[in-house]
Amino acid sequence: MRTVIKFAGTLLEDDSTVRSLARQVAALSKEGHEILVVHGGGKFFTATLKRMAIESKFVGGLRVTDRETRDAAIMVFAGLLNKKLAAAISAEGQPAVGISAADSRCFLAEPMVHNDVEGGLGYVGYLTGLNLPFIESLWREGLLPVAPCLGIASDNELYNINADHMAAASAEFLGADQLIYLTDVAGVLDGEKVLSVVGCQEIEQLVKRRVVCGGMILKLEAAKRAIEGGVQQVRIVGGTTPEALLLAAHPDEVASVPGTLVLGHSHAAAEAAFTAA
Ligand SMILES: Nc1ncnc2c1ncn2[C@@H]1O[C@H](COP(=O)(O)OP(=O)(O)O)[C@@H](O)[C@H]1O
Ligand SMILES: CC(=O)N[C@@H](CCC(=O)OP(=O)(O)O)C(=O)O
Repeated sequence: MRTVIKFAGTLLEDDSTVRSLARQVAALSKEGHEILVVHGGGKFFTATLKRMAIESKFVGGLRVTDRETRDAAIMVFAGLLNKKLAAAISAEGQPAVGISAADSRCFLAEPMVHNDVEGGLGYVGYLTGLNLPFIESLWREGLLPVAPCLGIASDNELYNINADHMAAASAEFLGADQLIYLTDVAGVLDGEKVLSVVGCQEIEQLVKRRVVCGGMILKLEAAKRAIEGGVQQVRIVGGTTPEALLLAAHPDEVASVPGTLVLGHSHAAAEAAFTAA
């Protein structure tokens, strides 16, 4: 099973959560999953920029990234957070290697054009490809790649990529069977209730009805993209829910899977028919 696991940056801020999730990642890897971990770090990055007296500005959920901000993004994402996560997984017995777009050009990007923003978004990109032979060679050697949300473009510059989009595109380009978003909430919420299933065709309505807002909009859009790109199973799961990752990765073996399963159009129709029957 080929699996992309996206870590929300907020989960990396609590050491016991990092240890617990690293243990679960290592266990899945030992079972034979070919895993790519993709991580963000947006909240921690905002706090770091504040300490550097750099103000954060977002347009449509994306951080406007000038050169100074981009350089800081490399330090925070590919430096501190990436090393922390790779070290935690390695400590659980699964050797992990932190790789960024700069290493072997393993994540390719192009600049994102945003006509509504004067001067554009700067060094913000979207993933256009990855170095599959390089990643497969790591798996063959028993190594687990851990990648921050950065890509390298044809101008040889590193670009800041929204981590949810990066995970979805990576899952598509790897031909992954499953994509698991580990986030800081229990799943997609409707008020207090976790929605166990969301169909792609429902996403627009959920946004219109303001059931989802903020970062969850980008996450659901990214999930939809992954499904349209051929990823069979996409789940949004609370990273602090006990054993959430192991349960989400074995949906057929457990009575109740935590979080939200995002389904493609035809799947959702089938599910609705099944529920109605
Ligand atoms: N309906 C919703 N269900 C869950 N989270 C929601 C919803 N609407 C908005 N959110 C917000 O989306 C956030 C998750 O998105 P984001 O911050 O981008 O996640 P991550 O940290 O996983 O990248 C939640 O912390 C919550 O504040
Ligand atoms: C372009 C853009 O907005 N990049 C994001 C990348 C980090 C991210 O997405 O982190 P989380 O997954 O923790 O939210 C940013 O700079 O905040």
